[in-house]
Amino acid sequence: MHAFNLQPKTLTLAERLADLAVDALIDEADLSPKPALVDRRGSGAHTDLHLGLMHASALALWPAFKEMAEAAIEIGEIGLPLREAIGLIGREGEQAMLATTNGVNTHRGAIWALGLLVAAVALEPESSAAGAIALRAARLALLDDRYMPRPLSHGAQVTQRYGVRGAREEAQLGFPAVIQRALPQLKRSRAAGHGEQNARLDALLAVMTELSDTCVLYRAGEEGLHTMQLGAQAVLDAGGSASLSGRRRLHELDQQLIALNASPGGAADLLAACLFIDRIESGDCLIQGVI
Ligand SMILES: CC(C)(COP(=O)(O)OP(=O)(O)OC[C@H]1O[C@@H](n2cnc3c(N)ncnc32)[C@H](O[C@H]2O[C@H](COP(=O)(O)OP(=O)(O)OP(=O)(O)O)[C@@H](O)[C@H]2O)[C@@H]1O)[C@@H](O)C(=O)NCCC(=O)NCCS
Ligand SMILES: Nc1ncnc2[nH]cnc12
Repeated sequence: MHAFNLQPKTLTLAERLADLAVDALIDEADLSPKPALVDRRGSGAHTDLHLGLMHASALALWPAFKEMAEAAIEIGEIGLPLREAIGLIGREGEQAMLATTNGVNTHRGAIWALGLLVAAVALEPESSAAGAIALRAARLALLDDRYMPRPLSHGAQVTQRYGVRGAREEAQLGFPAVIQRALPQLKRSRAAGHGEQNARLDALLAVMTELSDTCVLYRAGEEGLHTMQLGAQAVLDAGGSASLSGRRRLHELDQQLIALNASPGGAADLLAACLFIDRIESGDCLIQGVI
């Protein structure tokens, strides 16, 4: 008799989706060098975050993602019952995150974006084109959860002050930053042979060129947002993160954003969403079902 059970464990669809969501969060956190964000080099513009905390937070969210997928499978259709079920699980996920991080907001936006996307895939796993997944997630996000608390969050404050879209609207529009920016750039940079890490950095930069990231706006106002958008475009125009010139621009952008205390946390969440969708779209992850 062996001390360990060496039989491969067959995972349910919900477990597999939770694995993929957590993997996407860990890959996003590990990707380096990201401008002013937590990565393998350090904490960027943050004083209360570090890589270990991002990993712990990502792992603590696994049960919430699994439960959101299970709710989608059980309820089986887009409507208020599913919207309110995943809203409740999302709020519990936020509590699990805050308990793990001692009250630090590591992944609030990611729970929202990935939660909707996990549910959207679980509803129709065979419909795995990026646009179709994003559309189902948008239809869920458009439903009004009667139990959603309406605090004057950082995002709510700056979307009102500057008249921009925040995390809620990004989801309701079907994640344009992911579908129209990040995924096409990821594929272009891969096709150009830039290497996977550079392709992911370029995808992040593509999001940053246009996103109204409410974390940046809250911390650094319009100056911060313009610096982020123009600086990200400058890196891509210089040849992207795989080129020497692009790397120099990326370093400059990192320094500028840190000096402004501007952290593109919303863009980071959307990169994780992009990596999640990319793996679903590539196909074999869901069929495997075995670790
Ligand atoms: C609908 C909600 C997303 C709430 O949105 P709202 O805008 O009202 O609330 P915020 O608390 O501001 O959180 C939004 C988070 O979304 C990310 N984000 C920002 N801009 C965008 C954008 N344009 N598109 C998409 N996503 C965006 C961002 O999250 C990341 O940044 C956080 C770290 O930032 P940091 O500045 O360090 O932290 P703070 O604590 O805010 O400030 P400091 O004190 O440190 O300065 C980190 O969380 C990243 O993930 C925004 O923070 C949704 O959350 C909601 O309603 N939830 C309720 C439960 C529910 O229904 N869930 C549904 C389950 S699917
Ligand atoms: N890598 C990161 N650094 C800071 N905030 C984040 N929010 C999500 N990912 C992040």
